Amino acid sequence: MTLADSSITTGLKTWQRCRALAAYVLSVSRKRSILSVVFLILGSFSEGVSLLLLLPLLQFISAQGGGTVLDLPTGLLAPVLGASFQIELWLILVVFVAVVTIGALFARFKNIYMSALLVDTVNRLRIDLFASISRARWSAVARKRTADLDHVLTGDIDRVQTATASLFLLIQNGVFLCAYMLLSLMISWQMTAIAAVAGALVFVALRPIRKQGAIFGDKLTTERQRQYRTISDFLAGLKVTKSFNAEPRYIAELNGTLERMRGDLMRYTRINSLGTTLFQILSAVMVCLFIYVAYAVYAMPFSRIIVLLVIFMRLSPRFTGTQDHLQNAIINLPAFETMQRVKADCDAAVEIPQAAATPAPAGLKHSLDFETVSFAYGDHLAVDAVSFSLPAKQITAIVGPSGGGKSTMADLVMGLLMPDSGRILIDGVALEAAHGPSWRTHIAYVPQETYLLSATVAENLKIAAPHATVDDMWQALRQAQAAAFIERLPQRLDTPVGDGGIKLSGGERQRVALARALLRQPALLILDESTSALDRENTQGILSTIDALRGQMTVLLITHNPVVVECADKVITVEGGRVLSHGVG
Ligand SMILES: Nc1ncnc2c1ncn2[C@@H]1O[C@H](COP(=O)(O)OP(=O)(O)OP(=O)(O)O)[C@@H](O)[C@H]1O
Repeated sequence: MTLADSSITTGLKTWQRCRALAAYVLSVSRKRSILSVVFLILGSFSEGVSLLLLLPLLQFISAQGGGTVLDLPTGLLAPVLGASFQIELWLILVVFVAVVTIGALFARFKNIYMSALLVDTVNRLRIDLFASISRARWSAVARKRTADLDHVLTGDIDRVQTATASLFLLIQNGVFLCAYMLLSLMISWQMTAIAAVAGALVFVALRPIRKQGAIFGDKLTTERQRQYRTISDFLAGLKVTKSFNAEPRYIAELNGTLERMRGDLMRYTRINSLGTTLFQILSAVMVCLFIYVAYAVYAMPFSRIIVLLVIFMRLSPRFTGTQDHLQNAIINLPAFETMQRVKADCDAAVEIPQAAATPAPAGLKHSLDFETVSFAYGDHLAVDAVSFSLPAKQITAIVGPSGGGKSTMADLVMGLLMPDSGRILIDGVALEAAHGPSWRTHIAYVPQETYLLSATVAENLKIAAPHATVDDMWQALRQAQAAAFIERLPQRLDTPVGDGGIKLSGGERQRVALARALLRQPALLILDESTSALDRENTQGILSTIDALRGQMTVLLITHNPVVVECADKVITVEGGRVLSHGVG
């Protein structure tokens, strides 16, 4: 499966999804997971014991009022405390407060550990995926829609957080159920067995509803992805959309997605709420039956019936909660599967990490040579058995009509794409995938579409050279003919450039991007149509800067502009992915 279709869910079973998420949580912090469960168990049992203490309390009160004395707890305690032991009210109350206090403390520790575990899990997921995307080969990531990656890193993570929290609550309910069942066993095994069988029947009866939850969860994944794509396309092209009055198309598209989601949600809610309604009615019937059987069949003492009822009344919301938490987990678990799949795809396409990469030749001293290099995007051959040479410290221009393969050749030079056949030699050494990251430390690239961060001028420059001084930045800005307009900005280097550099003109953005590349002092400078937004005067200024770079670094110009071509030492003309001619500039 490619990265492009990785968002499609593979339809793992719910329990497999639960297991995968549980394993991931454990891998985040085994110690915290174990401590959470230990405190959860201790807390649940403390709560149970505090309930059990109702028995001696009722026994005491009923004895005071001339009622029947229950023998179960005192019978249990007799071997430890002696037959003459008498329960007194103050003792019961003190023990009750002590048990409740201990239980509350356990619950507090459990809450702290579980919250930390939840936050750590979600943070780890996000950072792991982020790192995987950043390590993946450009050719693999470029095939993936940005909106989908954005969705996975934001919307899907929120759903995974909900699923994880629901799983925690499920475990919590499971432990409570076990603790309470144990307690009720101590009071009456027959009644406990009846309640357990009835509960199991109700749980099984609700299975079709849980199945609907899984279907709804998968639909939700697809529809939310559609919604993100529409919103992302709309925002990315807002200006163009407005200029064509195309807003209604996006509104209709978004509305369609939202209507489908609403329809799915309403269908699901109807089924789910039917389950809850049935459950409540069944619970009431069961309580009545329970009282009847306890009283009429087993002739159970009043105090025991009361304690059992209290236990089952407290169990009842836990039981409904179990169904709700399970539903919540089922609906949101597909997001975890989607995330894991995107991560797996990125990891499969991993580019060798910079530190571990084979060092590429240091810089470029003699020449960079293409030897019958071919590259295809799928079936489309974009570069066809091309051979040429970029002499070191000279200026080479690649020219040719649109779609001729120029930018693809630049990507091949940078090692962002690897040839399907042929070789690229740097000073005679073949460029390999493992060289990519270290080779790019010698390169600065200025793309066709200027990319500026929503940050200050200085922050934008420092992406290329984090340790650059203020003097270095001004020097690069002067070289790129950008110093004069930066001087006029209200906070000079510290002026924010707006979203994507919107506060600067197209030409100003290009010059900041060029300054950023020069700041890096690269061995190879690649300028892909980097003067297209400049007027004649600024183009001339930049050309004189490029001219001055001759002998200092290798420059590769990709251009249509005949004025730019004039400053090149060598001109390579390409068309249809082939080299038509090599000329001298
Ligand atoms: N990511 C891609 N996936 C599929 N085909 C692509 C991709 N990028 C480019 N192409 C195709 O490869 C061919 C070469 O594209 P390339 O961008 O290298 O041309 P170019 O000479 O730089 O064009 P321009 O001057 O218009 O920027 C074109 O036919 C283009 O449609």
